[in-house]
Amino acid sequence: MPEQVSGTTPGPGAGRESFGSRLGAAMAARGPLCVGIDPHPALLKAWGLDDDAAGLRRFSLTALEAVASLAAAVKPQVALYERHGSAGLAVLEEVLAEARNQSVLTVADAKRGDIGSTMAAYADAWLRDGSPLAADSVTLSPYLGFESLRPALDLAAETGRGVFVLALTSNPEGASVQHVGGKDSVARRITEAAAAENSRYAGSLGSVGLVVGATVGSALADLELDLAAVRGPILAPGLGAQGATPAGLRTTFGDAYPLVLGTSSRDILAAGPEIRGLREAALRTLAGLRGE
Ligand SMILES: O=c1ccn([C@@H]2O[C@H](COP(=O)(O)O)[C@@H](O)[C@H]2O)c(=O)[nH]1
Repeated sequence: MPEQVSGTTPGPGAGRESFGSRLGAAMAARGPLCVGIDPHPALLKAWGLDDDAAGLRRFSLTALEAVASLAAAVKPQVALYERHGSAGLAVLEEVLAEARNQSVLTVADAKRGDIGSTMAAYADAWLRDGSPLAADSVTLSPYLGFESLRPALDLAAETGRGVFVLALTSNPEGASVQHVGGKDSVARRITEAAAAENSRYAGSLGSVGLVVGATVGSALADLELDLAAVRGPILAPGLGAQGATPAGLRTTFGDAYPLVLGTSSRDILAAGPEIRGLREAALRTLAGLRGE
């Protein structure tokens, strides 16, 4: 029987439950796992599916069915839907709607960021009530300046949704930008801006999260970043296929570990297409994240 997460679909008007509060409840009830839905061409082939919209649909809905009751969130990778054009985006709309039906929170991994006027349109697409692509949260790139994300930060607060801002990404190239400045690094500026933004949220978890790769090793200590002070969820991709382990995450994040939502895509999806195999792979990762 799936464990219900209260308020997965935000209600109308002010006073609705915040994303941070809903995600905190989901992590407490189910554990700190986010399963990525990344329909790579190679995975579609391995599942015996065609690299077209029908294959994409079958893949995504199967992965969702397998993990919806055990993950705190699912994270569809938007690029892998976009590569199928409008038919792919129609599948993504269906996946987001089905996740709502199955009471699992969604992170649309779209990594959006632009000048404010265009940012308002991105915010509308991913965070506005009634938008066909509305998700519970979306990933954002702060490369145009944290404040350029304002339309998304404000709309998320208004609609009970959330954002995850890239701070320290899991790829090795990220350091060439994010570590610049040493103790006053680019990453520090982003984490401090996120912390300030979370002061508008009551409760233990704000709705402005960060993306910090599970693979960042000693970077948090080297850059003297205090992620616990951010009071927002930390989406940590890089488990499995990129080499990070659930046990290693505790060392990497230290005091901030209770805020961490570990995310894994290919490592779990490679166990498909059978629901049972997918569930077992997700449960193995979850057990590791729980320290079992
Ligand atoms: O720093 C980042 C930000 C996002 N990602 C995304 O997460 C998944 C990881 O997939 P795996 O198969 O588990 O490696 C993918 O969608 C990335 O675009 C990231 O890896 N690192």
